[in-house]
Amino acid sequence: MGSETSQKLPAIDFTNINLANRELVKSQVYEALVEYGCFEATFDKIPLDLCKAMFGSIQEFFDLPIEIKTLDVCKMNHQGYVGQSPVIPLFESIGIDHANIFERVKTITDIWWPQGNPNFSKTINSFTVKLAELNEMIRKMILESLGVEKYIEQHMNSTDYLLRVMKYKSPQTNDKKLGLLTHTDQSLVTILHQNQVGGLEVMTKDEKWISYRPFSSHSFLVIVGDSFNAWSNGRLHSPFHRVMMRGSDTRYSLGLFTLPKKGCIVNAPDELVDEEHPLLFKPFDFVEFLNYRYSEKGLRDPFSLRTYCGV
Ligand SMILES: O=C(O)CCC(=O)C(=O)O
Ligand SMILES: [Fe+2]
Repeated sequence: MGSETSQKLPAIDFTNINLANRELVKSQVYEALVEYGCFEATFDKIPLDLCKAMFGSIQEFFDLPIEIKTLDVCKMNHQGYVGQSPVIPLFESIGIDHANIFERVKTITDIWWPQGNPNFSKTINSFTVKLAELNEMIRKMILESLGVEKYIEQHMNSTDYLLRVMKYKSPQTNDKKLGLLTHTDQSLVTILHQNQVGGLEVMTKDEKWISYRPFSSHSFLVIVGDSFNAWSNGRLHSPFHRVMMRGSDTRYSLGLFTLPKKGCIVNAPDELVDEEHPLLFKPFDFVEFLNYRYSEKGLRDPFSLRTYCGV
């Protein structure tokens, strides 16, 4: 599957949302997520020096000795350290659960740097808190577009944030090498941010790969995950994406994953199920779904959501 296309992902400007233009932006968000399952947001509420500090902090983490990086710190299942894999040898990643909560980030930071690294915890947390504001704005717009704004508060209260930071070594060749396997995210929404090294590719509904390069340092890529695909009863598309690396530059990226809280059941609201839109996925426990997704069978299954709970 997947030839290449010169098409571009939709781009939406969040730099000046006000009462006069909010409805327009909201319709752009909904259309993009139905058609592509993603869009590039220009969002300037995160100062560039904080973005720069963030990439410095990410680099600082990956420069730690391997025995520190592999310590079991992440409280969320299946979100710990990944690296040194023969299948994706360029890739390394770590999850920081609840990165929007300062005390939690500090606890993790103190494990990685027992002598303390206040700069690291402050940077990670401030960046996450600001990016979470964009996330909430977008989720509100989505629920309004779906006509189910009565669930906004419940939706906001039933999720946790996971920050994953990623490093892709350069392959030192101009031939494309696999950075990260084709997958859909399991999240509700993921917001990605990266340095200027390209490599991310997103698949269109008609199975063509769009190469993504951020327009500016204020660019964030918003992607729908399996959980929102299920919650919206299939209205929002959850696109396949992957990373292909070439050249001699290291790629750093981060993803803010909005995940259903432990114990939460992902269930499309009644308002989104009718004769024209029959229920596509049985209600599921998010943690149980992850257990399947990361099982031997699930890891080889590109359609794990459908296999796990498709009707
Ligand atoms: O590094 C990227 O840009 C993509 C990462 C990704 O898709 C993921 O972590 O799920
Ligand atoms: Fe992803």
